[in-house]
Amino acid sequence: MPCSIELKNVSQSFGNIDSTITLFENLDLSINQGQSYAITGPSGAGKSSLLMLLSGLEKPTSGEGNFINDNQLLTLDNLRAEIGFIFQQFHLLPELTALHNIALPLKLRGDKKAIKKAEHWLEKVGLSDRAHHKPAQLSGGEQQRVAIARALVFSPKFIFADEPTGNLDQHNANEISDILFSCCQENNAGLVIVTHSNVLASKAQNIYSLANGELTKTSPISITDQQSEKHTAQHLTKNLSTNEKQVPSC
Ligand SMILES: Nc1ncnc2c1ncn2[C@@H]1O[C@H](COP(=O)(O)OP(=O)(O)OP(=O)(O)O)[C@@H](O)[C@H]1O
Repeated sequence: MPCSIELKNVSQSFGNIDSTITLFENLDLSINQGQSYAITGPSGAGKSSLLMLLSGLEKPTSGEGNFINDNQLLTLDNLRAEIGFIFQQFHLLPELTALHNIALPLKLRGDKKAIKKAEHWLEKVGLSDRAHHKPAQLSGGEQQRVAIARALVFSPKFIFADEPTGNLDQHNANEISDILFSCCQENNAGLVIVTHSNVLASKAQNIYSLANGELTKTSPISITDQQSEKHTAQHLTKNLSTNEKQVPSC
């Protein structure tokens, strides 16, 4: 049975006696396993902070966060073993090869088939021929493929991605987002993406905007916006090399 995460009446503030920033107050949000979500909004609105609350890695100033699994209401601390993260900066371990970066979450769980499963995931993200390369020997797009495989290799129920294509040119961004969405769908993982990209956000089944402390569900971004964003990105990246591999079907 699919599980879910819910935030109820949640507020988040940072600061001390002298100054306090309140990002949002009394916010409600539910995330279901198997569905995809995008959170957009201006810089500093609190998107990454909201992702931290959803994942249970940070606690709200007030309000409630629940993980509902098999009709049981649990605290978000119980999510730890069920989540994978993907970051803009990839955050791979530099001294490990692509294969060993992917195998690491399984090894930490004591899985004896860690390497076999990691090889399978390298193939899924189209990088079998880069198994023994270290992150510094991989392109940005290739590093993000490794990060996606590492996040999904232990079949987590939810994936949280903070600007997963923010460091990539438009060509690679499209490939990586296609891999990310198809891998999450195939693994029935809930996917929550924080992004400034309307093109990326429009691929999610549920799109939210966080601005001025308000979280609003929005309709898919209009084609006109996407075309103008694509045009700008193409203009900015037309001289960049695009010699990445074809998108594998996950
Ligand atoms: N642990 C923290 N302590 C103090 N302030 C924090 C902390 N985490 C975030 N903030 C502040 O909260 C605000 C929102 O940060 P956050 O990273 O969540 O925004 P964002 O919408 O993801 O921004 P961007 O799109 O630029 O990444 C910022 O002003 C940030 O400095």
